[in-house]
Amino acid sequence: MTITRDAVIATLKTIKDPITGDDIMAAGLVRALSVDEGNVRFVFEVAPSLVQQLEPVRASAEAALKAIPGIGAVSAIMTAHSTPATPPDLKPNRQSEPTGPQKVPGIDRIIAIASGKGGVGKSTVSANLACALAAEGRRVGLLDADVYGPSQPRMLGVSGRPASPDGKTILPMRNHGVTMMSIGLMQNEDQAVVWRGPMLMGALQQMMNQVQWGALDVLIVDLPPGTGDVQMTLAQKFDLSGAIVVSTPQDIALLDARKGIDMFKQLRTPIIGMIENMSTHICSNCGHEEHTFGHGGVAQEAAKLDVPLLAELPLHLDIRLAADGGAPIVVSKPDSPPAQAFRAVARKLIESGDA
Ligand SMILES: Nc1ncnc2c1ncn2[C@@H]1O[C@H](COP(=O)(O)OP(=O)(O)OP(=O)(O)O)[C@@H](O)[C@H]1O
Repeated sequence: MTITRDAVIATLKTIKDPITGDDIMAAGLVRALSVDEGNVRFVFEVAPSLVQQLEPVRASAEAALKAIPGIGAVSAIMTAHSTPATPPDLKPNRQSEPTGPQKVPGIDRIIAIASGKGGVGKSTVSANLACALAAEGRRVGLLDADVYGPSQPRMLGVSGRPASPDGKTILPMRNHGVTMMSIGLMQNEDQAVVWRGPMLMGALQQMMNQVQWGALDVLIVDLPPGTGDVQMTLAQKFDLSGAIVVSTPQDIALLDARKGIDMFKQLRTPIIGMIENMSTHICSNCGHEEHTFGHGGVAQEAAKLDVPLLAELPLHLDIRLAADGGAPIVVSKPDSPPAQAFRAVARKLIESGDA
């Protein structure tokens, strides 16, 4: 049985917000709800002073969803936001604040790495592309904005909490020539995330503006899958060079990739291109090549949508082992064909002026 979004919302509506007396949906506590193949994730957004009081409510919402027969993984992340009231500005002729997408000081270009569906290799592509661009001599940053499943600390072999000597800015981490920051480094594993300060979308802005990125030629942003608030905020608030959409060749992944491309087009973010991941399977024993998920689907889709196909990357055990081991294949096996494929994408991006 497929779990519908309506069924999830109906269950969430049975949970009461003790502060307002409304249900948690009506009280606006549930944000960024995503229901994907039975897996449910959302952000439970509360004021900082109510975090402790509302944690049991978050837990009951999670428990109620987990009790739905046939439900997949359920993740309810708590974020704390504060929106201090700004006094009205009565000065006449005040220049209005710029509202369009902004540049981040010191960062020349920003590339979003997106996917319609989870698990298609977006984080693997982001990590390898960042390392490949660094290997080509670019000053590269990697922002892991996958708030639901941050994986860049593991992929880049970075751990520990980033320091904040002045309590205002955050010092990023660095490995393999890449300056990196991840929301995963700000949270304790197995604990509900509590973002002190602004809400989830604010957290993205905080990571862009309060991390001391230094001078970068390009910042790669590893987005959460899908077309949610983080993607929209990034495209609306920041001046992006463009987006790269990663997909596997399966129809279902392509369908979701198309939605992602549509969203970026609507937000006027240029699509730099598509990458087909897990294009073919290469046996690590005998080198035999087979098309596990079909092959060429992304090339066809890219042609249909009139966007460039940047690469077709194989499904190869070494790519996963390298990612799990904290040194992406571009670094750990630089001469291997997959590493060379990533280097070729990096060179293409540099030539086109996107990186
Ligand atoms: N080309 C590949 N060959 C072998 N394994 C791969 C390949 N691409 C990705 N993987 C593995 O597949 C898993 C999912 O990849 P990854 O985390 O990059 O996907 P994602 O799209 O970022 O997922 P999520 O949506 O959960 O963030 C990881 O274990 C990764 O090592």
